Amino acid sequence: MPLVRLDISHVRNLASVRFEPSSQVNIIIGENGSGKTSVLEAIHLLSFGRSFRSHKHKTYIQHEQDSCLVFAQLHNEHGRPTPVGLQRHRDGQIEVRIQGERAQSVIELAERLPVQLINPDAFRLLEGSPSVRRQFIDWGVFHFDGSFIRAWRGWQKALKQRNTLLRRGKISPSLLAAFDQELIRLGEQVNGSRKAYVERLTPYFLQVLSVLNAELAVSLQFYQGWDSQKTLQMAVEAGRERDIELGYTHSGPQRADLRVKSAGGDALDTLSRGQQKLVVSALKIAQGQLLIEMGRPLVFLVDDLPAELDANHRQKLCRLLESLNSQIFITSVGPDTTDFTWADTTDVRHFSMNNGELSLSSKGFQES
Ligand SMILES: Nc1ncnc2c1ncn2[C@@H]1O[C@H](COP(=O)(O)OP(=O)(O)OP(=O)(O)O)[C@@H](O)[C@H]1O
Repeated sequence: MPLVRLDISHVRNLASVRFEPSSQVNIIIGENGSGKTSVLEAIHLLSFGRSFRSHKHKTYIQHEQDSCLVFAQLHNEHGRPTPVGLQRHRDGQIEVRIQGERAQSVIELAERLPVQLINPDAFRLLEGSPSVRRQFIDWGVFHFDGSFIRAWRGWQKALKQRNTLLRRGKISPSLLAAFDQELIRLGEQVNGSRKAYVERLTPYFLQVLSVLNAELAVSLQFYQGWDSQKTLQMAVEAGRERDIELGYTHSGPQRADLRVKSAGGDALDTLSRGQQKLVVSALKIAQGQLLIEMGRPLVFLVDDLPAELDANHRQKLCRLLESLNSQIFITSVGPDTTDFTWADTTDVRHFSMNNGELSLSSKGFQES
């Protein structure tokens, strides 16, 4: 579902930016601090309700403004325009509108506008805590399996309640067992969806990675959060006494992880930083490819392309993204680093960013 128009107000140094992106490739060039990343941040906000740079909303609302606003016209699957908007207030309030109606939550935006981000922090997917990788898996499962979000929310609620009981102490194993039925039922559902998703994603990932770098031999291992030989029921029952002692639930889908292994062990310990970025880019592109094949187009945001990869791998990444035929926004400090020969049939628009002002640059007047 491409963005056909974008209006950004008061996001960082972007007082008011309006533009009509290409439904294919958009390249934004500008000096450091000019506001390129803020455009991607605004699109990310519209999809996730949060920034990828900071959890503190006040940091991205323009100084001395009460709120920021991102509004977009999307094209739905029938080619009809769908207006969507998100306003974030300084006091934390968030308002989401879809076709003029107030939406219940940002999840409704996420469903309409799947966004995949590749940025210089990408390697953190391997380096960060398992929660970062769970988020990565869950984003994919959310778009892949319509029943997932309900089960996930129910399971999270049951887990929170159980942990509160455990923290308070003075709970017997038999009383806890009564609480555990829902936790186990929903936890198994969440785990089943994650497992099925990783299985489906793996061949896409391996194929994309082989295009980016044929020499990199890595594999994906899904760790469900407890002994793979046991059901969740068995693990929860066996761990009840220990949970009471520890004051929290120590095994279950809340401990799940996606482990990336290379020949020498953990990819994190053996691959170079650049190779880790390739692996992460492959994971993200594979997620996108899978979605596209399910008839769910998405938007790729590639921030600071040259910081990501060397010239050879940049070319390969651009070729891959182009072949997916999805909408792409790429930022770069200079035109030379995005100098890639796009196919004649690809609609490429070049924009320049200067002090928070975006304009279509001469290279952008391509003929369709
Ligand atoms: N809340 C805010 N209000 C106003 N301006 C802000 C705010 N937060 C950051 N800025 C400024 O907005 C700009 C944001 O730039 P951004 O990070 O988007 O630039 P960029 O072009 O991606 O730069 P780089 O190439 O260095 O990554 C910076 O000049 C920054 O100082």
